[in-house]
Amino acid sequence: MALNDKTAVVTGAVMGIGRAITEILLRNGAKVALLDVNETAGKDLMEVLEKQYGRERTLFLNCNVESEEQIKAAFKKVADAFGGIDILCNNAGILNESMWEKTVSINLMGVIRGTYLALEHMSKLSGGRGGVIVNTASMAGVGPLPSCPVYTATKHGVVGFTRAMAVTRAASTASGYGIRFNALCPGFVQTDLLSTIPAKLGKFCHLADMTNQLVEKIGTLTVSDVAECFLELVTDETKNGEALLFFPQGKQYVTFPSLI
Ligand SMILES: NC(=O)c1ccc[n+]([C@@H]2O[C@H](COP(=O)([O-])OP(=O)(O)OC[C@H]3O[C@@H](n4cnc5c(N)ncnc54)[C@H](O)[C@@H]3O)[C@@H](O)[C@H]2O)c1
Ligand SMILES: CCCCC[C@H](O)/C=C/C=C\C=C\C=C\[C@@H](O)[C@@H](O)CCCC(=O)O
Repeated sequence: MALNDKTAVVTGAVMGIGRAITEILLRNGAKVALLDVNETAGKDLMEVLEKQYGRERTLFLNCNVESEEQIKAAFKKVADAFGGIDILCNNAGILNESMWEKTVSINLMGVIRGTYLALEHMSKLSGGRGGVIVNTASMAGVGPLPSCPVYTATKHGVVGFTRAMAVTRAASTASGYGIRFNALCPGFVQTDLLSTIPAKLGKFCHLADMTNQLVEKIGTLTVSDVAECFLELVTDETKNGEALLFFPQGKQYVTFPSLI
């Protein structure tokens, strides 16, 4: 998929991984709608992006992925402004084992909500152009992180949901959305989410040292590393139903057991 003049929506777009994904999309010619709850950072980033890429290719919308109403309104504004949606990155996420319901609401329910609402704009069955949806999961979506079981559950859920949607797309022409679905599974990445971890482990804070040792052992990625892997899942049209696992030592497409 060439990105020139394609329209992308990125949630959690103004910091960390989402910002890097936003910038690689813009560098490759796409128009990008940035959805985030952090309005201050969003407006500051928009000043930078508008200078670099022009006002006609960027749009910031204050949007909480926990709200069906806000996502629905945001997607309509994007479609009205840019003429449709071709790419969605459900990236917004938090880690907070003390606020585990909120973690589920954002990390898993937000991905499901965004995906279902995007189908209304992207699916060829409803007049859309098709496209690709990439969901930001985590290495913790493949291997459990003992210090954050709920976060781990949300990311396993994102991987499972993404693969199921991909099979649905492939399995029945009735759901011929014309959309590919892939999961991004990075290891530890140098962002605010990672740097605030010890305070976010809740009842598992006694496992902070073990987690830090794991970070030391596996190492950390930059947000640019993640954005490059995201781009691969978007542009390689053979990729559907994939979970791309990557860490400083390399990357691999996860092979899941075939149950039939
Ligand atoms: N940092 C890591 O080590 C790592 C590794 C693998 C996966 N991830 C995942 O990558 C994604 C981005 O994480 P990050 O490390 O860049 O974090 P970050 O905290 O740097 O950025 C997260 C962004 O999401 C936004 N956000 C939070 N809640 C939101 C909501 N309800 N609605 C809309 N926007 C919201 C924040 O304002 C922020 O801009 C998350 O899904 C995270 O689970 C992170
Ligand atoms: C507490 C840090 C949270 C960061 C969340 C973010 O999503 C990053 C996750 C990155 C890596 C997750 C790794 C999970 C590994 C598990 O499979 C673990 O059980 C592997 C143990 C490996 C070992 O001890 O040798």
